[in-house]
Parts: sequence; structure tokens; C-alpha cells
Amino acid sequence: MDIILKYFPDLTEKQKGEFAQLLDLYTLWNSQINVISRKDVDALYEKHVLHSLGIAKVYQFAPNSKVLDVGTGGGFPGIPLAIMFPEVQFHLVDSIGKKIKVVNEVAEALGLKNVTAQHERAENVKGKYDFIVSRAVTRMKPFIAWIHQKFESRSINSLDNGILYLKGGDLEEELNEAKCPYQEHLLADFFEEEFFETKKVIYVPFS
Ligand SMILES: C[S@@+](CC[C@H](N)C(=O)[O-])C[C@H]1O[C@@H](n2cnc3c(N)ncnc32)[C@H](O)[C@@H]1O
Repeated sequence: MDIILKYFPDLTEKQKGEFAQLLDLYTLWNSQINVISRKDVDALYEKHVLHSLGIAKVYQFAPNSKVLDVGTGGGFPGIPLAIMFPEVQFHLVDSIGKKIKVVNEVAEALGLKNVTAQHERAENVKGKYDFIVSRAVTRMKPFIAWIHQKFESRSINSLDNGILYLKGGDLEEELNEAKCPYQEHLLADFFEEEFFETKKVIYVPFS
């Protein structure tokens, strides 16, 4: 939890309380339904919560914007972002129903009013969104094919629409294959821990 405060010192007391509860909630739910690797529960705040919040270092969602988290698993990056941006609506989807059960249980225990969750393949999700976030789901080319019709045609407060995808390593080949314009943001520019050395946020604008 301290690592979250190190990089986000201005959290409200409510947000601090919500982030603090995540350890107990994920320890409990992960023992029943595997949503993060067992050894990673000890590193929950660094490898899952802070990693998810890398998106918040790169982009500040406008209030009332709508964000879809594709392949959220147990709620990453959607749950940490929903705590960070309480005035933004987050819809979290995953093709595995028991993972969505974990998301619903965690969101309900925290009382997050800005989170909905759906057991569905991304390709079949209806609705329009201002942003799509994701981590560790698939290569960018098929990902874009799944979600390219899901953007609002307008931009919120004249901000761009787009994808914010947490990825690691050398992505040149994958992004060339996707043939999309993109910006690459290194999380090592924000977080000094070794874990973030190769981690990036890929922003694909859709304006
Ligand atoms: C490696 S896990 C990552 C989960 C989460 N994003 C995280 O970082 O902890 C990939 C997730 O994508 C989901 N997934 C794969 N293909 C999908 C699809 N077509 N639609 C929705 N979810 C999908 C899987 O069920 C799985 O939970």
C-alpha cells in the first residue's frame, strides 16, 4: 500500500481506504478463484495495482467519460482505475465468468458505484466508450479488430478517444503488424522499481 502513496500522495481518505482493502479482498478471492498468480499476491500493490495505475500517470480521464476494460481478469486495470477516477464509468468484461464473479465481489465490497462487469467476449460487447483499457490480453492487431466499433464518435471535452494498453518488452513488430498510429509511454519514467523497467502504456488514438 505504501508504494501507492509514494506515487499518488494526493489520494483522498476514501481512496486510501479502498486501496488498503484490496489486499484482503484479493487474498480471499484469489484463494478460491485464481485471478493472479499465487506468488504475486504478496506483490499485489506493485505488480497489479501500481501497474494498472500507470495508465493514470499517462492519461487523466475526464469526469463522466466511459471506459471499457477488455479482458479484465480479476479487475486489472479496471478496479484500481475506478478507485482513482470515481467520476468515470468503468465497464469490465472478461470471457471467463468466474473472474467476473471476483470483479463483482470486489467492486461490491468496496462500494464502487462506477463499476459494472460483464461475462462476455470482447467481440460481442455492445455499447460505445471513450476509452478502452487493457493489460495482457492479446496482440494489438486482433485487439483492434475486436474493439474498433466501440468508440464514441464524439470526443469528451475535446480529448481524443483511444486505447490505453499496458504492455511490456519490445513491441515494434507487434505494433507494425497492427499498422496503427501510437504513442509509447515508459512506466520507468514514473516508477523507479525494477519491475517497471520494460513496462509501457501504448496509447492508440481513435479521434
Ligand atoms: C492474462 S489474463 C489478464 C487479465 C487482467 N487483464 C490482468 O492483467 O490481470 C487475460 C484475460 O483476457 C481474457 N480474455 C481473453 N480473450 C478474451 C476475449 N475475447 N474477450 C474477453 N476476455 C478475453 C481471459 O479470460 C483472461 O482473463
